[in-house]
Amino acid sequence: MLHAHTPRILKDTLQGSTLTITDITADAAHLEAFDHHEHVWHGRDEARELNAIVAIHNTALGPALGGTRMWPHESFEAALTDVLRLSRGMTYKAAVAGMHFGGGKAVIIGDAKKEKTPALLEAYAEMLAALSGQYYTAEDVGFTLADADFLRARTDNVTGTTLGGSGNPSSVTAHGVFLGLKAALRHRGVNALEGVTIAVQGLGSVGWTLCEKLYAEGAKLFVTDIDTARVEEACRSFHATSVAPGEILSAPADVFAPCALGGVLSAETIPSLHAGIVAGAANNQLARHEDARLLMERGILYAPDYVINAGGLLNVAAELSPGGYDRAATMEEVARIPETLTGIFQRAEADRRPTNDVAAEIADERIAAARTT
Ligand SMILES: NC(=O)c1ccc[n+]([C@@H]2O[C@H](COP(=O)([O-])OP(=O)(O)OC[C@H]3O[C@@H](n4cnc5c(N)ncnc54)[C@H](O)[C@@H]3O)[C@@H](O)[C@H]2O)c1
Repeated sequence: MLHAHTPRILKDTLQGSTLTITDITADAAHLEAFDHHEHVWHGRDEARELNAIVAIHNTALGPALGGTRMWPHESFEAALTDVLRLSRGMTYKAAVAGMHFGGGKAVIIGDAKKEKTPALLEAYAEMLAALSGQYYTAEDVGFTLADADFLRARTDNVTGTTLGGSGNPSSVTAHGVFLGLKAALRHRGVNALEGVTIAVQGLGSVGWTLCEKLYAEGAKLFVTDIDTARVEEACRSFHATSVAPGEILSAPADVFAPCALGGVLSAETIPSLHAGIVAGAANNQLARHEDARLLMERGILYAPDYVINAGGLLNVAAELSPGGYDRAATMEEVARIPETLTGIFQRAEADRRPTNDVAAEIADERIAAARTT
């Protein structure tokens, strides 16, 4: 039951506004996804139709950084679970990538195509400004470069903008996933993409660019999306084979690249997975952390999502560095994703443990070290 506790409202920062920001940390604590979040804030503005949650998981390594997702969650609790899982993932992503940022994430509940208005974004900019210093945001599903620029013109706590120079991080994320996917293949003794079959789920900003790169190096693609026009275009552009959304896991591919939403790998779906490697961009690919063991037991190599998809985070974080955004330096950091993944694959194999256990251990070690210094 949410709102069972007396809420703490940030009144002082919101004079003259219709926005209310409530501390719902204690209310969220009963959820399995909570995992010691430092703060969870609920922003509500009925006049401007904003219903947003900002989750700040851990700031031991630095201020929380993570994108804003706009999605029509079926309930407030579903949105809360989503943002908590995403926020925790950002802590781990930043830590494994060796960054001086913590984990946070935001969701705006609503249909980005129909309900995202300038008034809603104004209210959200006020919310970010009120949380100043705790949380920096950027793009995510349903939240575009234009939205980030809109916010950046009103508050400093936004990155991944044209104004700061790094722009939309999706192409950098896709590049990191591409390099990581090839590292997973190399780990399995496959040194070229020519003739390798890859099932790509989701042909959005990241999935599409990933397809371009894979196709350019000779991979054969199976593609799916709930947007059929996108699928048709991919079939034309990449000579890809179209697969129904519900059948992408069982497509006869060597690699499964999830690039849509999270939770696609679960105890129910893993038995039907055909591929021997999972390497894709989506956040929270596993329904539960423990599901990675099911992949391991089936001999499937899993590239932990927050390790392989760290390119976008590295790119937006660079905008906040003291010297400003430096693309060449960022791409050098992204080029280290394969090395990080290979280290995780080797340690997991040597210890007979799931790859995501090893990745989490690396993150936990870095966070613990930061706490003691
Ligand atoms: N954009 C980035 O830089 C970045 C960085 C890290 C992680 N990610 C993650 O990667 C994933 C993709 O991000 P994006 O920026 O490309 O998002 P996007 O919104 O541009 O694309 C997502 C695509 O998935 C499709 N989709 C949704 N549900 C589907 C389903 N059930 N089956 C098939 N397709 C479906 C959508 O129609 C859309 O085309 C997300 O999980 C995101 O959190 C993105």
